Amino acid sequence: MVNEISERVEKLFPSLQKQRRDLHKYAESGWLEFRTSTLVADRLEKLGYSLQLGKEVIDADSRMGLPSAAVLAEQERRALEQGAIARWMPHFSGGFTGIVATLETGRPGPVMGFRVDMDALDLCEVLDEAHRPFREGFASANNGMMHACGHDGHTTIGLGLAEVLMHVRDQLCGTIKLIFQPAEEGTRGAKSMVEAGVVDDVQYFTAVHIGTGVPANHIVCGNDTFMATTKLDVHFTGVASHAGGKPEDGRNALLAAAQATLGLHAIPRHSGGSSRVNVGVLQAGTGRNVVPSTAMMKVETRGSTNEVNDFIYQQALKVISGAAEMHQVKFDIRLMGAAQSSTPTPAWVNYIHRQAEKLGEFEQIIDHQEGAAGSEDATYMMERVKARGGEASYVIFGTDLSAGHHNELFDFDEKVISQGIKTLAALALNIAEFKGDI
Ligand SMILES: O=C(O)C[C@H](NC(=O)Cc1c[nH]c2ccccc12)C(=O)O
Repeated sequence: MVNEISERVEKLFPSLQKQRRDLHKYAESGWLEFRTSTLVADRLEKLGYSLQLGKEVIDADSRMGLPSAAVLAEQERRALEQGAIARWMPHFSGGFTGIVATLETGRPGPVMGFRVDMDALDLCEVLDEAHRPFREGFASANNGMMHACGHDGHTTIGLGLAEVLMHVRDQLCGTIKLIFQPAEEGTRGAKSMVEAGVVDDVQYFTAVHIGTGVPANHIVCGNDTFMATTKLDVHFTGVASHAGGKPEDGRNALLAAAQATLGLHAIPRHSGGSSRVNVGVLQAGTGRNVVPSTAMMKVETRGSTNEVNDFIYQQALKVISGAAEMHQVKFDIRLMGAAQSSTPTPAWVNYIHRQAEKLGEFEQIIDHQEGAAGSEDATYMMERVKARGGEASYVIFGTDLSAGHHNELFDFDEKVISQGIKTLAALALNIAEFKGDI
């Protein structure tokens, strides 16, 4: 059976590669995955899945960091020009770019959920011969949006898995749910799917990521180094005045933001674990000879536990209000995203380990890895599944990278797509072997 799957995936590889490169070229940032989601929905429907789309799987009020209505409308037009399938668009319009595809096998068995994400980063891809996506004609056509974290690979893994599982559906039992999530970057999308109840019936949950520094042909079966995080936009509003004639009439928003930036990076550590602060964007002012009356910052805090992140976040609020007070400007803080820390369940990690072993694809099968981490809002899904008595894990498929994640030269070895599909398909096919033991 595993051999049958492997052969099928190898046969599919050219079309998977084409798929990944198409998604890479038409990279779409969080909540703007209009082209991506219409293509994904169309493909899944053709394969025979029942679909839940848009508002059925996204709780409107739990969305974080949604772009403005004007940006959503403009990006919807852009997507249609780039080949989005118009008949699916009404489901996703307005920033509801999520999909859940279900396969009911008709045979008794558990509900298994697999989650992939679809969004790109707010980053400009390098357009240079030295960068393979440019050289081979699939660099991002969308300025300021780039797949620099591998989610084009994740979406392709999801679609390939859908195809392979449908092919062997007579040998599956229970229910398979494939979850295509928007807006993972900035940890904005998962919570809205959890609040819509998407994982409430899922007993065995697996989320995936490629790369993250894990070497090629290595698999991490239960990543547990997720940093809790809070994302915030801060707007400072002061008073503009003549910088030469009447500087004392001004209230300098730029200085407040600059002061806050330095203060944020000077927040003390916490003995409970490691932490991070980043001011990723700072924009201020209007003209050389005007005391700047506006400033905006995009900030994130992180902590290796929820407690550490909360501490950093509370300190950050004090720093921001202190800086505003110092320069007598007003400020407004908006929550743009959040994620918690989470750990996988050992029995599920163990099952993934054994299935990976049987595949014979990997040089090293690692249960968990130490070290620097990212954040992930799949942790909301993991925690919901665990709270309802289910099993959950987060699997990383290692791959060679041309540059680090979130870098303008990021690219990966597409072979990892096949490995991902084979492993996840094995989890579904062999579920009768899962005994809940450790
Ligand atoms: O916080 C975010 O915006 C999510 C984003 N997530 C990732 O980059 C995923 C990721 C990167 N490295 C790791 C390592 C482990 C899990 C997940 C990741 C990040 O951390 O900036």
